[in-house]
Amino acid sequence: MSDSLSLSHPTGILNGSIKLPASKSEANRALIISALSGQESQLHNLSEANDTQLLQRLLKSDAETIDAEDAGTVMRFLTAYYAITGQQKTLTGTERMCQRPIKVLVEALRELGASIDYQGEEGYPPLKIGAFTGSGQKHLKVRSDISSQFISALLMIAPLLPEGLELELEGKIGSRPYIEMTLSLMQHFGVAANFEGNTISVAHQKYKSAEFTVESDWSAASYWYSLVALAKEADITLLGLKEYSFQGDRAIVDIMYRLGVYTEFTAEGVRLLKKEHERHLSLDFSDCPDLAQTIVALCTALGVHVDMTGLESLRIKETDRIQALQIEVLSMNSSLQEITPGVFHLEPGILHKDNLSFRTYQDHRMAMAFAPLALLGPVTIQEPSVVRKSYPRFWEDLEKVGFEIITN
Ligand SMILES: O=C(O)C1=C[C@@H](OP(=O)(O)O)[C@@H](O)[C@H](O)C1
Ligand SMILES: C=C(OP(=O)(O)O)C(=O)O
Repeated sequence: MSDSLSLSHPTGILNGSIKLPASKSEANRALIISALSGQESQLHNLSEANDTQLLQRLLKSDAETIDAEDAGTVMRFLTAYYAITGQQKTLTGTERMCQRPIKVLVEALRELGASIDYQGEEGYPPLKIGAFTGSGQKHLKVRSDISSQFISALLMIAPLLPEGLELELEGKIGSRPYIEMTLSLMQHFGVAANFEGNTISVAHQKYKSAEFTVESDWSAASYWYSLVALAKEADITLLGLKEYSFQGDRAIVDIMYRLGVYTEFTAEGVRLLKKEHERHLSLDFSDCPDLAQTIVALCTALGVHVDMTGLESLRIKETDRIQALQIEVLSMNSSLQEITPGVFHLEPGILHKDNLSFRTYQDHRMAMAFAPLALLGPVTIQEPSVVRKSYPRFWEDLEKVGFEIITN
């Protein structure tokens, strides 16, 4: 795709039904568990997201060097998977991936008996993974305030350890619903675990083969909520979303109720309708960090003041998302400032709606979070192909509801 894309909507009125991509988080857990089970499982509706397509390919690859590209779950889950299965692999990724920390996971795996060496900077990919000589250690203390993906990676391999695993989580538990999603998926494939206080215990057990259908992605749904909030009129149905979901980003339903979108759950998914929005919000993103960009972009456009906490992990994702957001909202005369440690305030300014242009920082969520502003006036999105990581058909889906797209 081209280097930028111009987006506009002639009427601002949105009607239609959208089949969202499947959740890459659910799909990637199902793929790893299925590979660890050593049996065939029928997995349906695997995500078309690059992160999932990539993991499917890599699990079949017998190459010595494995490129996890920019996919955090792929890098972290495969580190644990290759370690426990004793596969000699060099695991690398994009330049950015090699700046995203992995030390907590590597140290935990080493304590369990994995042999892992850093090929570059200590604490970061690329990694060289060697033979597994079980240490027999059962109890591990692991920091849980950097990335929940380390915990999920350890949990999925836990039933294969001869003694099982007892993980004592230290510090704040960030992205907790993703840990719970991992445990739910493990349970679906026949493995029981116990999460009490800050300790998760998994006995030595065998995964069973099972059928699993991946749900639509609630994180992807968040951009459609923004579109509805900014439309003049809207009646949008999103297919395949479940009211009771494994995904923590279902929290978008309650957040968007306050930002002007009413959700009606139907047999086929959700129907989104417009309502009044509030003027000042306080939100904690500890459980749903991937929603932060959606909310910042939308509130800047709506002129809603927001106090935000729980944003710590945003600095180590596809880009430094705090910095990227600060630059982009400043280009709209708004500001996002850390007012006291850990508390950010979004102060919306007067928005000039002509020729808005947004950079995307190799981050799919920057592109999708700011695209809905095209309902206010023409918008240019730089490097639009970034959406392939989680939602490759995003631009085509916008065309289905009347957006006009010119690729430059
Ligand atoms: O386990 C997962 O599928 C994910 C966990 C979260 O990461 P952190 O645990 O690093 O916050 C989330 O941001 C990411 O998009 C997907
Ligand atoms: C942070 C994300 O993904 P990952 O950490 O898996 O690269 C994301 O999709 O927003």
